[in-house]
Amino acid sequence: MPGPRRLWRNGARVNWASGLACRGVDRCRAGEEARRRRYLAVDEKIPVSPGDEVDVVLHRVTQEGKGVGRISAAGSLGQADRGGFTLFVRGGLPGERVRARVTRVARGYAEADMVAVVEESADRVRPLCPVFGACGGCQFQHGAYGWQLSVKRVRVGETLERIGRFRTVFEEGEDPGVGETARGSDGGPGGAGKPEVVAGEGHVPASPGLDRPVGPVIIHPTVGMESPWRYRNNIHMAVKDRGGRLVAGYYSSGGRRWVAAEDCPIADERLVALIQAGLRAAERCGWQAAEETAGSRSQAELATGRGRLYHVAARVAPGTGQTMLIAVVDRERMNRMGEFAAWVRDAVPEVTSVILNVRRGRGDGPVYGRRSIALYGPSRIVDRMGGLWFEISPTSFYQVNSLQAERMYELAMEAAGLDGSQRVVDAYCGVGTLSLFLSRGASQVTGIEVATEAVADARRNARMNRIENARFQVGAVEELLPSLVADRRPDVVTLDPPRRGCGRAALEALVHAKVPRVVYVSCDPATLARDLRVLADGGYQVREVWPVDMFPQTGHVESVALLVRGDVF
Ligand SMILES: C[S@@+](CC[C@H](N)C(=O)[O-])C[C@H]1O[C@@H](n2cnc3c(N)ncnc32)[C@H](O)[C@@H]1O
Repeated sequence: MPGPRRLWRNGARVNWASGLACRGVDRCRAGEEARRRRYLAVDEKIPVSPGDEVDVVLHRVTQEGKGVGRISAAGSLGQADRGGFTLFVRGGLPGERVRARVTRVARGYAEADMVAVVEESADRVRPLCPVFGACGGCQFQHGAYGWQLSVKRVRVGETLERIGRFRTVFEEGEDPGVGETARGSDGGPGGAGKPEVVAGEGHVPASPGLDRPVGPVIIHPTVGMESPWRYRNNIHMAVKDRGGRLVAGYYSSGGRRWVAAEDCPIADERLVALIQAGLRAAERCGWQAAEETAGSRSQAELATGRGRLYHVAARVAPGTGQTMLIAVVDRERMNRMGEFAAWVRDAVPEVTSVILNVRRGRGDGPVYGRRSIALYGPSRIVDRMGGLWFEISPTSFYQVNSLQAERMYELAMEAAGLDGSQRVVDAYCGVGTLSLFLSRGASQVTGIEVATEAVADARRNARMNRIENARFQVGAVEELLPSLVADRRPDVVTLDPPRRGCGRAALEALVHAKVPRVVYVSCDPATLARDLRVLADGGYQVREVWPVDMFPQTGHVESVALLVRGDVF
């Protein structure tokens, strides 16, 4: 994005908004401040400035875990949802009255840090993690688990209403148009009977020109976990050098700050032990933290060939107990790399494989490089889920919460209504996990996936499970699906796209072919709402949505949606 325009005239900087030359830094700052004030004051009178302390009652929470309240003038409380200036308070919960210090003022809203909770919500709990709030991984550890489930259900319903213009109901037979307050009281164990609406789907605009709401769509209770901790089967942490020791950590939300973390209470304990073993082994090998030395290494250092470590990552296959440690490094030949694997095994004898993953820049992802070398053990570990075997390579996509993934796949299978006779297309199939679940109830499954390596994994997984009625095609869904459904219409199509949702061509292909049943698995309620509305306008009835809590303690929510056509028999 281009930055603000700065012009110079006669040696003085020009305030581009007013067109006046500012002589001297102070005058220029004053000009900028005036411009900022004018800009901010277009819609609202700004009642606060950075540094102000205000009391505010919170009535919503964002996906990022910020409580949302309204203030009408500095220090005074605004009426919830009735005008006023919006204040986002980090760590605040709906229903709480808090004292907050304003940190930033922007157009139409301000952000604030919590100073004190004046009146505490019954849903507030003590976070388990010592770096909660600083680390960007979790957003909801300060809310009871029942409350988290309730918030996620409400978020899915509200987003379908706001972006897709659907009419939603929370139970079968419930009156359409049930109010916000009733929704807030839904929430299972922690529900406190107040509005708890989650804002923050701004990346997807409301569907244009849709005055006619469609529905009702049933929003089921969020499918939660019995024990919502230690569920992650894979973590990766960035490595830094701290006083001669290698330390692993996560980044804050937005990635601006790195936060050291010795434990991660949402990760399987085996992963935490492996990460620590990897760090100690790397220290003994003389490896350096990549970010500490980037761009500043002498020729002598380069000649030592000791190598640099970017990340340590670990994976576990909960169904078999197999584990993998991955060291993400800057070269294929690291100093003492055979000993690295041996030292990891000394510390964690049950480790199944130790992998070197090499980052070189070109073609690399944000964490992993393209090349992986097994230093010890096999290059893939094997998991067992839902009675099926799956191979997991160091970098392949595999749902991070195995227990919930299995429940979600079972839900999708049920929604697909399979009786052994149907032909199914599984679009965005990844390594074929859902495809192989579906194959047990279908006559044939065709998976479509754009990543060549994932399709190779999917084919291998099918062979390993002796599944012969699943085949896989490499390519973009928007390109392959139209001809696939036009040539011979399948009975069911499942969609499991990335966050950005489905390509328009894929949705239009379903509409044109009148595929009788569609099951949409989504990790983003906003793009789900947008895509469901396209399908609803094309003749589909969006019947039910099941939110699934794949990521407890965070603001994320997955959903499974069932769509059917009334005009196809
Ligand atoms: C959310 S993952 C779903 C994976 C799989 N269903 C599972 O549960 O393991 C989305 C998958 O879609 C793939 N993908 C992204 N864009 C695609 C496109 N345009 N066409 C086909 N596949 C795509 C990604 O590579 C990724 O494997």
